[in-house]
Amino acid sequence: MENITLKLTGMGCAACASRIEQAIQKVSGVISCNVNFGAEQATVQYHPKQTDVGQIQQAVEKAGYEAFPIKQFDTELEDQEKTIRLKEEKKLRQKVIIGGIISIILVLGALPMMLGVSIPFIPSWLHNPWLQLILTIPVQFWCGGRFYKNAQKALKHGSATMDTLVVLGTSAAFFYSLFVTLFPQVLIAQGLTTEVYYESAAVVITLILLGRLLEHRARRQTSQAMRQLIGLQPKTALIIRNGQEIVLPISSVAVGDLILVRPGEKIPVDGEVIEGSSTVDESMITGESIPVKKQAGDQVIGATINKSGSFQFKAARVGQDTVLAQIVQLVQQAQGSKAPIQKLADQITAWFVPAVITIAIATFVIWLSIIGNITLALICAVEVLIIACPCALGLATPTSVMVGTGIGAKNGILIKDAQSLELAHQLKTIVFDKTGTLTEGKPTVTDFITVKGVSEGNELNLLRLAASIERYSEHPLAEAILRYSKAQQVTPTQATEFEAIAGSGVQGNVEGQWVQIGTGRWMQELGIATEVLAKDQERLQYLGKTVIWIALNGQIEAIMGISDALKPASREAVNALKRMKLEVVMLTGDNYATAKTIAHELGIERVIAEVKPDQKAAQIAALQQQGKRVGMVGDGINDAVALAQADVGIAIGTGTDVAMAASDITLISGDLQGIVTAIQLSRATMSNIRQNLFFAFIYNLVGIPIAAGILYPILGWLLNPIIAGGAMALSSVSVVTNALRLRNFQPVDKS
Ligand SMILES: Nc1ncnc2c1ncn2[C@@H]1O[C@H](COP(=O)(O)OP(=O)(O)OP(=O)(O)O)[C@@H](O)[C@H]1O
Ligand SMILES: [Cu+]
Ligand SMILES: [Mg+2]
Repeated sequence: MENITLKLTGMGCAACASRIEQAIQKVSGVISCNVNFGAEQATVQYHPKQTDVGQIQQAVEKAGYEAFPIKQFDTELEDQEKTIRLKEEKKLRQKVIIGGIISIILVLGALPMMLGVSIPFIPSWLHNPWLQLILTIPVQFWCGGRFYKNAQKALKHGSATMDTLVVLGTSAAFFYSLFVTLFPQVLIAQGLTTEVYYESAAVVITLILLGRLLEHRARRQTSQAMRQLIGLQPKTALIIRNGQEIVLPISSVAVGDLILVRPGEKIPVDGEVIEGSSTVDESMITGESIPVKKQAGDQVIGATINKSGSFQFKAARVGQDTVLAQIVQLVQQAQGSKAPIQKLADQITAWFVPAVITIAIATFVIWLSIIGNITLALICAVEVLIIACPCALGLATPTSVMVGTGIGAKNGILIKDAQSLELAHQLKTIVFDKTGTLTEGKPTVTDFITVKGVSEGNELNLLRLAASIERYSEHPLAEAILRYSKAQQVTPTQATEFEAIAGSGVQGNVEGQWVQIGTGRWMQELGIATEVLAKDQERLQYLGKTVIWIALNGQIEAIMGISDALKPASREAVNALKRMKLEVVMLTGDNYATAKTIAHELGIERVIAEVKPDQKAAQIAALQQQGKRVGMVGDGINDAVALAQADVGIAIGTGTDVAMAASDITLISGDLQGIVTAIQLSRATMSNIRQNLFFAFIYNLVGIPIAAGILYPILGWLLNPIIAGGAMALSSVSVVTNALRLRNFQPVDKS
């Protein structure tokens, strides 16, 4: 199974998007496909054995559009795409200008007729229908050519889009006027006036094109955050080869290259510092504004800015693999995904156009049969066609999602898809993993208490045996024990029969001795008496320390107290979440007493402790069964399943890759305040989407009846087709503009 993202061109409105979706889905071998109108992208999942990108592209072309695959994070392609967009915009602008000039002349000519008075400075020949006809033709068929082309495409598939509405509306005005121009006697014979509506056709086309132009420009801004991200990548790197400094383009940097970074320069790729030290501003990637100290052995991230010092580092990840490239790729996918709320808009758009055409026909028939005035009936029908435009509806959700995910990335919050962005604001409960999430995850051994008391040789030997086992474990606690034993100058040896029992501990054979290290509960399960050190255990747990038991040949020999400092931001984040009326829960594999102490320090009331890794997900499911939307925050491999189970899984960026892969949102810097920001951002985005949908709906709900002439019998109001066209263009523009307002989102202050 493979995934590909395609850039699409030629879409006029949301109906086009669903048509492309259908076309791609019909290709055999395609598993799923998702077209995003706002981002002009399709994400396709397919079996590479059954089909390929070429076939998918062909399917799109056959449907009347164009598609080309996006190589993620390709700056060249990004430029190419930009030129295509700019060219398209230039063409649009030309048509708007020419259409605009002609429209003004036509309106001037029609003004005396519209107002019913003669205006002295307007020469009467401007009102000549033949002149008006000649002026209108280029607007109708050149400026408006795209509408015909798109409507024709739609017709071929037996469907109708907003272009169909525009074509029907303006053509009706144009051809009616043409008929009047050619055969005025027919109307005169029936006692009707010989008015023409060329100016309506021209103005409406121009206005809709103007709307598209504005929309085009605004949409370019919605992906601005993305382009800024890509633009962060420096173009060159200063590489040391054979003792010589050479400047290379970034694409030629290879893993293992030694790179020199001078003060004030951008770090070109990801790697590890070899020599020198400095502080680095990583805010563009992590959202953390305080510069980070770097010295030999520390990791540096490409695109971050070196401050004062100078250092050399070894490239570890280049090209597509860098953190920045990964972020860009994730955000692009997220921007192209569909929020659940959009389904509503999609469904409406699907039946919208046929419904509008029906209403327009009904309007025409009713007016004609009531007052028998074909002109009036026609105008109303034309207005209905023109004012009812589903594109505002189609733009409402994707534009907000695009802006929202972009803003998230800027704040160090990676949101994987639109669905999580939407769900985050519905969360009722936030479950925190303890170790590495609320705490630093850098535990240190603070106490080492042996049963036999303090006798040097015995103590150190025990430590050596423990370390010999723990060296095979990847658990952070194991690292703590190894660090401690190293500080005591103990050299571990080999162990055999090593086994890790998840959530309980580790065991193995060292020099013929059977060593078991783990929780008190495990010891009890093993039938090992733990009374000897029960008092010490209690005392340590009361201090919030994790207690680990060491047994030799089935006998308790010692315990260790291990403490792990709280992250400075943990308490604030917990408080902020509680202020937002969210329930905060701690979920941990650690002992209950220890967990309780730490929870108390943070102000967390609910603690679920001594949970085995494979039970964490079940705990989340249990909370969900109570009807709550649950967010889970975690960092470890043991959290992965729970992260996936939660409605929104939030991974700490400084944690394991497995956790990040299983999550929906990643906090790049590991700052828990990001959870608060993510929820706030989700709330802001959702209310923005709701505003947009409201704008789009209300406009059609009010506009269509007025256009149909409902107010005419009461107030004598009849919309001018020109106003209908203007209103339609305005609705799309207002939706996109409102979405852009999201860019002003500011995370609420930590205090
Ligand atoms: N390698 C190990 N050495 C010693 N004890 C271990 C080891 N692995 C696990 N344990 C014991 O098992 C307990 C549970 O471990 P687990 O990995 O499930 O959770 P945790 O890391 O303590 O906490 P959290 O669930 O908050 O991340 C630990 O607290 C520890 O007592
Ligand atoms: Cu439209
Ligand atoms: Mg953990």
